[in-house]
Amino acid sequence: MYSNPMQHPQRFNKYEQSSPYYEKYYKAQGIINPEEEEQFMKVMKTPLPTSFRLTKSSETFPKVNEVINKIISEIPDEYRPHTFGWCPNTYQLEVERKQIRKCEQYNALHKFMILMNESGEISRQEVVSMLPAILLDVHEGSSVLDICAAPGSKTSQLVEMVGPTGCVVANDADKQRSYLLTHQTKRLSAPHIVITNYRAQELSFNGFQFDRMLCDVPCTGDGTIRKNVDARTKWHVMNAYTLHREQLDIMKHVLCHVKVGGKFVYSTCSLNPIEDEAVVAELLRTYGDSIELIDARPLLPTLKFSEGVSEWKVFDKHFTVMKDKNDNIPITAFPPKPEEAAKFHLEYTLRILPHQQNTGGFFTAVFIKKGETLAPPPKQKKEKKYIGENGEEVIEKHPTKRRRGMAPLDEQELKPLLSTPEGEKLFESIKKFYTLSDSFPKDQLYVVGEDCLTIHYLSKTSTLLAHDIKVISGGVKMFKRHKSELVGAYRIVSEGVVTLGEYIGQDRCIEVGHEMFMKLLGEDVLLSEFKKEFKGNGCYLVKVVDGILKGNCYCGWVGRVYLSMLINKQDLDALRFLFNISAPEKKLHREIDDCLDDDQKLKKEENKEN
Ligand SMILES: C[S@@+](CC[C@H](N)C(=O)[O-])C[C@H]1O[C@@H](n2cnc3c(N)ncnc32)[C@H](O)[C@@H]1O
Repeated sequence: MYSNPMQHPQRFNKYEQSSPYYEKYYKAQGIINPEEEEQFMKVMKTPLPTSFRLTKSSETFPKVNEVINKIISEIPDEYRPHTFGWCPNTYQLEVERKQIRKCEQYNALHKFMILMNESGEISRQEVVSMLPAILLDVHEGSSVLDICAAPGSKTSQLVEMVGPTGCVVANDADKQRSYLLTHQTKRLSAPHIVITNYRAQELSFNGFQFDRMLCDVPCTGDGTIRKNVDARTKWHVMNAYTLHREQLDIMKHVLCHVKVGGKFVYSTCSLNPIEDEAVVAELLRTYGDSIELIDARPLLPTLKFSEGVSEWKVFDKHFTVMKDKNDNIPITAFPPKPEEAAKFHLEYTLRILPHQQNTGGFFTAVFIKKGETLAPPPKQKKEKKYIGENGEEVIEKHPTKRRRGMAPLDEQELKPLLSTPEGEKLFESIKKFYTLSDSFPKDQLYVVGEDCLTIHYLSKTSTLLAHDIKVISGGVKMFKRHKSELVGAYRIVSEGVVTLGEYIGQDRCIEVGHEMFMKLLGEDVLLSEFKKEFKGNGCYLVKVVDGILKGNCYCGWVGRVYLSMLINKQDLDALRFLFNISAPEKKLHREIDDCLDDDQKLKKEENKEN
């Protein structure tokens, strides 16, 4: 172990590898101030610092904030993480992620980061990647469409910003990555997220239009080369043209999903004007007065950036400057004509260069929609006609070509619980068991498939959308069926516990003080220690009534003798760390993973108590 990882002699070697064309290209483009060129090239060859964002919407945030402040105050000045004025609740350490554990000054912080990341109390996210969501001007209650969302760092920000009265539809064309999205956002226990798996060009919401749309489109990613060395070594001048076409195709198909007066942000982690200003210019050219580019420069006064450019060079594969389109270079890749440039104001867009505040590279443009826009007509599928066995004309439609590396789409439909044959009866039995109040919004309960194994809860706005679209997942899981039906057919899932807290009756709610909750985090507690008459065994909601966690709700399990917390391992480890509670030597009931799919384990525990 060495005390200052920034001084390690070996650490920059792999970053020295470079595509000679990458440097030549960016020197030629004029997007970097010539006086800063050397600094830019130098910083691009150093690893990316580490940053993370606190989940402010978490119920545990006040404690997390208290603990991180204490940890940071104990780190020597020269190592201390710093914040950015424009980026709330975010910290950056001037050291690459892999080096943190090797630096003794970061021991406590490292442990904090691991545990809090697993439980969703923090998100590891690159600072510049937080920009689009911040610039999108999202409000509580907004409906937001995130068209290229996986793996979901920006989606998580948006979910926090709109809160449970809003809705975020997070979409990605890649199925595997959509599941990553589910994993990432599950940690937020948000009833207002719906995850879909469509090509953005094929999304349809039956006329529903969103307040905001984030378009963080696929790109060459050459602004990320500080963490993704491949993006540098495999860099090729022609890659940007392929992405440029896809970016425009996506954008032209999705503008119709934003309502008039709504805003959308276009962003890439590429520094290349072909993927950035050229796309913005073509959108302005195509949609005229229906969209307007907002001047983003004054929006975040403490952000360091370079304004967008109206001139750039278009190279062919031999690195010759081109004056006109050819088969490989679309006309839309060229800079706007002077009269267009005067109208477009591409200087309103922001390019963040890595040396400006020791970050990755990024580009972003903010728009407002002023009038309706039409999506391009669907492409005609090729048809093959031939004469069939009986002399009839057969038309064979060729399936759309799938993008390489993309899994076939297999979505599922979310259906209102009440629309299923047993739905009403099932809800009544859950309502009775958990003594839910009459105001419980039962029409916001949804199921996947006919078996009603898991019941989801969706925010009101999400339900407006969830009809008629196929989803990967939606809302939070609130109830899950026990196989045993020993004690209530459905148990509470911790994701849904926050919402449920509002509606659950006294019979199934146990109120505990801070001290008792701390005790429950360390051990099962005898039922006789509670001044409560328990209405049978099974799942209960445990509500903390004082202290820093006041009002927070958790899942508990009442057996014959003990009350045990049903908190998943990641959350339990995080809570124990925050409150400095050492894990008991004996494995406790509550450490069985929250999923409790395995009812055998539960029964075994119950039998043990009996
Ligand atoms: C730059 S990444 C998005 C990063 C994401 N916004 C985040 O903050 O974590 C681009 C994403 O677009 C997806 N993608 C590529 N082509 C797409 C298309 N035609 N429609 C929708 N998503 C697409 C890719 O699978 C990839 O996950």
